[in-house]
Amino acid sequence: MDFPATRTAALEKLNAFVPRAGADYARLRNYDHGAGKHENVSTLSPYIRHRLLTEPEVLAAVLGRHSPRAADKFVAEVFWRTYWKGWLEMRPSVWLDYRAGVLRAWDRVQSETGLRRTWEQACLGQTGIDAFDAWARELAQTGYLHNHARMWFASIWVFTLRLPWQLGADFFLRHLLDGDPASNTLSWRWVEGLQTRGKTYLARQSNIAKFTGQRFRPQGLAPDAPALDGPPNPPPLPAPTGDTPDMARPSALILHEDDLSPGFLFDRGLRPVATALVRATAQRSPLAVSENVHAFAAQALQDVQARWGERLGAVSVIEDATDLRAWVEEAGTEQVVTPYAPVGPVSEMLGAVQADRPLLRCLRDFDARAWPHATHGFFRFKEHIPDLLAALNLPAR
Ligand SMILES: Cc1cc2nc3c(=O)[nH]c(=O)nc-3n(C[C@H](O)[C@H](O)[C@H](O)COP(=O)(O)OP(=O)(O)OC[C@H]3O[C@@H](n4cnc5c(N)ncnc54)[C@H](O)[C@@H]3O)c2cc1C
Repeated sequence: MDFPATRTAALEKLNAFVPRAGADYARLRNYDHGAGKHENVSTLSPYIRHRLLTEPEVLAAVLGRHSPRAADKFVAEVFWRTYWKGWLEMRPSVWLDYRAGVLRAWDRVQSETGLRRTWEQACLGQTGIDAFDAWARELAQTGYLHNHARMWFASIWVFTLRLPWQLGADFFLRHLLDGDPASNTLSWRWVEGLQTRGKTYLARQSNIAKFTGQRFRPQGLAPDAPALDGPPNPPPLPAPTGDTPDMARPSALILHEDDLSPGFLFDRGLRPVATALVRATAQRSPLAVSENVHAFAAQALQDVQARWGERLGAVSVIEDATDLRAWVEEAGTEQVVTPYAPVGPVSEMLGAVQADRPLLRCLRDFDARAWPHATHGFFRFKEHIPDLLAALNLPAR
C-alpha cells in the first residue's frame, strides 16, 4: 500500500515533501500526473485527516524550511481543511441534510433503472469518458485522488452524467483514505454551486488536457454548469469551546479515528485507567465502505496503541455505539474524556455515550482559535492566518 497508516510513515512523507512545499508547490500543485506520480503535492491528507500528523506539526515543518511568503500556497491549503471543519461545526444541519440526501438518492437508484445504470458505470469507471473512468479506478484502487481530479470528477458527475451530487460525495467517502465529512461534503457543495451561492466549477477539456500533461482530452463534457438549487446556508451557531475535565478524577479515554495524537491530553494531565479505540468507518455511508478505508483506520488505531500503549491503561477496540456504551458502563470511571470529534460519524457514535455519564470533549487550542473565524467565505477566514500562525509561534509574514 502507498499509505502505511503509521505516524512513522507520515513523518517520512512529510520530511520528503518539505523541500517541495515552497515555490515548487505554488507552481506545480495543479498538475495531476496520475497514480504513483503525485510528487507535486504532499499526499499527506490521510495522515492529517486522522491526525496521525497534526496541522501545527505540518505547518511548523514547512515554515521551518520556507519563508511564509514562499510557503503561502501550501499554508493556505492546510487552512482550507481547518476552515471547512469550522464552517460545518457551526452548521451541523448541513451534514444531516447531506446524510438524508444520500438516502433519498439511494432510494431513487433502486427504483430508476436509467439512474442505476449511470451510477454503476460511474462507480466502476465504465462511463466511456476516459479521464473520469481512470479517476474512478485510481480512487477505488489507491484510496487517493489529486485535488484537481476531485474537482473535475465532481463536476462531470453532476453536470455531464447528471447524477445526484450526494451519491458522488458518498462514493468519495467510501473510497478516500482521507474521507472527511467537512472537506468532502462542502467541496462537493462548492462544485455544484450550493456552497458559494450560484458559483459552480465546470470541468473543461482544455483544462484537463493541460493539467494532466495531455494524458486525457475527454469528449462530450457538459458545456455549462448551472448551479443546483437548494436552501440558503444556515446562519452559524456559536463555535464549540470544548470541555475542561478535572484530570485528577478517575477517567476513561475514548480515542477515535478523528484524532490519533492523544499527547495533548496527557500533557493536560490525563491518566486513563482504560482506553477504547473507536472506529466508525462503517458509518461513513449506508453502503459498503472500501476495504482500503477500513484497513487504513484499523492500522492507524493499532499504531496509536503501539506508540502510547503504556499510557492508555486497558485497551479495547470498539466499532459500534452499543458496544461503546457497554464499555463505558464497565469502565465505571467518574468521567470519560475524548479528543473533540467534529461533525460526522464518530461524533454521532459518541452521542450514544453521553446519555449515561459525562463525556468530556477536549478541543485542541488550534481548533478553538481557528474555527470561530469560519463564519463567511475562505477569503475572510484567511485574513486570520497570520494571527493563527503567530499563536503557534510560527513566522507569519
Ligand atoms: C470534490 C472534493 C472532495 C474532497 N474530499 C476531501 C475529503 O474527503 N477529505 C480531504 O481531506 N480532502 C478532501 N478534498 C480536498 C483536497 O482535494 C484534499 O485534501 C487534497 O487533495 C489532499 O491531497 P494532498 O494531501 O496531496 O494535498 P496537498 O496539496 O499536499 O495539501 C496539503 C494539505 O492541505 C489540505 N488541503 C489541501 N487542499 C485542500 C482542500 N481543497 N480542502 C481541504 N483541505 C485541503 C489537506 O490536509 C492536505 O493534506 C476534496 C476536494 C474536492 C474538490
